[in-house]
Amino acid sequence: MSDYDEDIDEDDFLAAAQNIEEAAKPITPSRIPGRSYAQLDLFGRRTENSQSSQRSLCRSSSRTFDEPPTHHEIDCEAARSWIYPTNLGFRDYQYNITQKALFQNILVAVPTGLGKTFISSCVMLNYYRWFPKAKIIFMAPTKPLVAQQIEACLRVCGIPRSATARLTGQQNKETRADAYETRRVFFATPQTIQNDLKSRLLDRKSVVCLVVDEAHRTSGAYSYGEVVKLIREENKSLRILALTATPGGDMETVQNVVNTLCISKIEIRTEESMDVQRYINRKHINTHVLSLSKEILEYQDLYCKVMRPFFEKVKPLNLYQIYDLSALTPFACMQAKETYRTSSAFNQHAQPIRQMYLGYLSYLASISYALTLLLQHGIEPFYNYLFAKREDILKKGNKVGKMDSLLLNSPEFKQIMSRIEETKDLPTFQGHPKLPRMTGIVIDHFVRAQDSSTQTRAMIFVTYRDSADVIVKTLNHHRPLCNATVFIGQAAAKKGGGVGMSQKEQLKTIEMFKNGQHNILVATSIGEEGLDIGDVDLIVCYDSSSSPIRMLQRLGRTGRKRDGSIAILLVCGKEEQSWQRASDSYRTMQQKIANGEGLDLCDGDQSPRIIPRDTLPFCRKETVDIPEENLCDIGKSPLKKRRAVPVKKRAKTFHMSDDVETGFVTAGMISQKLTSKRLPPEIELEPEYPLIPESSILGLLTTEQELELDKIYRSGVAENAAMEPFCVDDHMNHIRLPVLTRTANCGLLTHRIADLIRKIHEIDGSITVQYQNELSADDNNISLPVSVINSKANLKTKPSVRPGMFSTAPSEVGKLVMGKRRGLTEVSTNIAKRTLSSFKSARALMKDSISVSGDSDMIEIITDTPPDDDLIESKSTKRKSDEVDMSTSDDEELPSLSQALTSGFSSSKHSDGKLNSAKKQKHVIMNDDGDY
Ligand SMILES: Nc1ncnc2c1ncn2[C@@H]1O[C@H](COP(=O)(O)OP(=O)(O)OP(=O)(O)O)[C@@H](O)[C@H]1O
Repeated sequence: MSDYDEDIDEDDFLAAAQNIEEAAKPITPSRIPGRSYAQLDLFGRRTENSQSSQRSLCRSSSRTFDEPPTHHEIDCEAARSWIYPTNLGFRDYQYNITQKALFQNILVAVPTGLGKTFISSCVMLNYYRWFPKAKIIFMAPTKPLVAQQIEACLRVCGIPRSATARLTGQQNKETRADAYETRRVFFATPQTIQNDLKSRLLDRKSVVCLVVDEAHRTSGAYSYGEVVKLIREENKSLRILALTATPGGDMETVQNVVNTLCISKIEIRTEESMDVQRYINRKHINTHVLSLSKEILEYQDLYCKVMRPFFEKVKPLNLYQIYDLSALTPFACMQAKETYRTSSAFNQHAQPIRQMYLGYLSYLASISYALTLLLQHGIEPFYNYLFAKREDILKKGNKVGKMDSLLLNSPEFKQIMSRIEETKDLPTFQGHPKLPRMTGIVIDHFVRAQDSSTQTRAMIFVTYRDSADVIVKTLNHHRPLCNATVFIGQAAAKKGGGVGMSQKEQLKTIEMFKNGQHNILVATSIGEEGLDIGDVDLIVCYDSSSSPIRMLQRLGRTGRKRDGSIAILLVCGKEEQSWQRASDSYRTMQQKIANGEGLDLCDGDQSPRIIPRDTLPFCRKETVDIPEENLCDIGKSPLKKRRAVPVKKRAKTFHMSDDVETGFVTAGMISQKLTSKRLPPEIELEPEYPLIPESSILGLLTTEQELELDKIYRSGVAENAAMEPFCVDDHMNHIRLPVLTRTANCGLLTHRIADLIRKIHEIDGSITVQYQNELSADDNNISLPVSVINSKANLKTKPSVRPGMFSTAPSEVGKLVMGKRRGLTEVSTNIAKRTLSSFKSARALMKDSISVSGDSDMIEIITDTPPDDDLIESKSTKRKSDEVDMSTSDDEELPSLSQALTSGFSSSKHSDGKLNSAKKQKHVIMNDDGDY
């Protein structure tokens, strides 16, 4: 019985909202996007296993981060959606992880072979669409892996090959510079990218997305961390997607990965996670614990005698790390050296004594390596190493040092060398019991495959190149059943084992292995990570590593398309314990990470959303067209080789981070800024409301329902909803009440009117007679200025006053002498006539209702006469029609339903607008100047 986990975060909600198709389908546990699963027992309680087997960790504080807009150009049309290619087939966990990886920096920790490359392709495809000018970089730790991943990505997503480039350090700078100018998606090792960022061949600000494959490598000074640091120095709009099957061997390492790659969320799945179980192929692991042969034990004893004189020299130091000579390792010797350096004895010893002890400890470390080879890999690698050492010493001639001569002159050393030289070519010679066991396992595998006519491959992992050669030689004795080849790194071997393979040789070897020309690949660590070869059905771990990461990566090379077998060869004792430690450590680590124990994830400013918050791309699950060019072989769209030309001195460019302000700044502005910096204003962050996508996206409403919702939203009335009748009486009673409407500050015109009213009161008959003669017949039917009329109308003193023009007879108007205060002795006849006639009318109209207080700057207007019923009616009619008009005009201004929805229902201005205008009508009297 299963149920869903309750802790759904915002991203999960958004993701769920985006998935229209999914919402329409019947709900089954396997297809709820964004949710995690919980195993319930028969009583409905969560089982312990389910809580920890799959968790999506989200403890970043990105929600409160006030993110500045990105400097990358966004294609808004493309950003309305994100594409999920269904070419390979739909998988829930890939979908869930991808949609989260689009908006924050995620560390994806998913077991090997579950399609992390697909997740990265998907993220790259959408960033490629959304940001048409920005660059995307995919980094993998080895060149063969880079070559593999570019092909895998191009065959999954529709990014055209011509827009991508595989970059290597071997290409000259001009070729790479050309690629950075003409292409947008780059696949490379981190070292190449680091160099180009440092030399500014690659513009740091142009990168928008960075994929870090095999992210567990991010430690110390490894280039992954350096690349992120270099880009983030100048560019904070960077999406990072980190992928690994094994995030780290301990919590400290995982925390380091999180910090370095600015991870704000970890998506982890273990083999037990419910949503990945059905895609995991079974791996049958067989451990073969072997005892050492009598011959090897004899050589071990002899060699301990060789090492004894060196050990006796450092014995007085009492270093426990090198106590047991038969199990001495180089690592133990180096540890012993460190212990001595930090001991009190070191400080007490004179410089020559110190040098002597340190010298002997180093020499022991060097010769003890041969013992490790003997015990774990056999007599032949042991001999090869000692032979190379002897040759080196002999080359020195007379300058052979004390320790070198001690080794060469050791009788046991001489005995070992001569004995091996006598026996190693005999047909009965057996270098190590692992060799015949490994041969048996491999032959058995191919014979069975032959019987069932299955095409199959095998990979053998070994730590040392010396052993790789021996294994290949041994297996190739069984041609044509076994056709083995080595696969090693490029670096020249330090300790024997010949030179490394060139990149070309590596790629050729992988190609030959894929197409069946070789059916066995004997690989060192270079083959451990990421190689995706479907037909590998057998893995043999010839030796074990105490690193759980390396072991898990090795095992992950099988079981990718079908079930696989794994054989682990261990020598009883030390090696056996080391394997046990590795597997225990892996299990507890995965458990701890899944539980989120003690991990601090990065904040929102380190993991920005980049795409604006109000952009909510919805998912388009579709089969993407893969361009023809993508399906051609590697190297069909190579970079054009550019001749190395002396680099011209470029125009000076300034490389600045996003938050740098440019332009001229005055000293005053700087000091202002400093003060404001000293006292940072308390910014009240707006609470972030969940953004609600278009209702259609939710997929909850039909088209009709959506239209009705829109109508209700605009009109406030539902078609079939019961409506309360509008109560007119209450409203009328309310407006009949005599109230002090407003004390208003007066404008200039009002002052003039007040002045004139006062003067009109002072006019008597003699003044009229005095100016009678000055009037002419043309002055008949003069108009009053509208403003005067409007002022009366606005004062609402008498209902009979209506806005418009009216005239008066010139006979009533005389010459008017204006107040001396303004410095005027006479005004023109026209103005005098207009003013006089208007104020005669005005006086008649207003004398009952307006009291003018002399020189005061304020005029108190009191409506002390309740309006008569006619007025009420006309007012209410006007008001109603106003409301209707208003709603009609407001209608146009209303945001659409989707706009309102996406702006978080923030605009309550519709109802407020009505309220405000009603208030204005009722209480506010506007004077002629427009003042309130
Ligand atoms: N949705 C899918 N449907 C079918 N096959 C898929 C799907 N996704 C990935 N695959 C296949 O699974 C195989 C493994 O994928 P991939 O190499 O990406 O795994 P990985 O998780 O990166 O492994 P590793 O950790 O080893 O690097 C590939 O062959 C790929 O084609």
